[in-house]
Amino acid sequence: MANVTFMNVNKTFVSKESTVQALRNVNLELKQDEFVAIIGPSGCGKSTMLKIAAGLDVKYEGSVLLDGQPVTKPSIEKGFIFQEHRLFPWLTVEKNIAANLSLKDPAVRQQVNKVIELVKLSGFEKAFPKQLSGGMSQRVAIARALMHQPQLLLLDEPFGALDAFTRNHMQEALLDIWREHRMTMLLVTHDIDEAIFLADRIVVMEAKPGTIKEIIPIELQHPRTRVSTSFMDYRKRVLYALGGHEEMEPAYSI
Ligand SMILES: Nc1ncnc2c1ncn2[C@@H]1O[C@H](COP(=O)(O)OP(=O)(O)OP(=O)(O)O)[C@@H](O)[C@H]1O
Repeated sequence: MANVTFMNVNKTFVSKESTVQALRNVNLELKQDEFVAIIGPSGCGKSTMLKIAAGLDVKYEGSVLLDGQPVTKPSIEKGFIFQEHRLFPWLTVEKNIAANLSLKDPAVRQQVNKVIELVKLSGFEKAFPKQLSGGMSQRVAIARALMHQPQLLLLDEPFGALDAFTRNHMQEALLDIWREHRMTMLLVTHDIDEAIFLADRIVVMEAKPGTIKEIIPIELQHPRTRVSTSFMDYRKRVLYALGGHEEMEPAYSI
């Protein structure tokens, strides 16, 4: 189980040149096995929230709890997936996934095989990252995060660098994994359709300072169809929450 709570979180970056309030009064509770997407303009504090939840940033006011315990450092029950896959180019797929564990250990070997199968990369165990497409590399990154059976998966624009076709496939793959191996998901995305396709709730943020503007529950059954009327209604609703059509950045246009 993984229940995540942000309570009155405030985060300010202070430098000689400027003071930026990255997060102001952020309150959010992720229920066990819930899929929550965060969307909002550049600089509204999305990545900062993820880093705090991961335990990568502990300099903030307020509290962040994982199953009631303060998050104080990164740990294997919190998987993190970045926009770029961050694989080691000199290691094979299986060694990237095993990381510092030995593949000679039968339990490690078994778990590596399991997560490779989960991300549908069987047959590519011995391949090197340069032999993989962008989507396949990101699948390896997901497998690496799943290796330790995390209760919480934090995803920072994981499919942002992929073409639209591959991105749709990856969203479906992620959904399959989430539905089969329930875990709590916190996804940062700029893609409204991705948020609606995947999430139970969408947290819409605004910048300067970074605050939660609205939380939109997505009450659509899976599998969701991107062209359904109800999907399009949600798209309008999220666009509206983000600030209306006129002011949208190109990434938000439909
Ligand atoms: N290490 C840092 N030092 C100073 N300011 C920072 C630092 N990291 C983030 N910020 C500032 O904090 C604010 C929130 O940053 P954050 O990266 O969380 O935004 P974001 O919503 O993820 O943006 P994007 O969509 O562009 O990735 C921004 O104004 C950013 O410039």
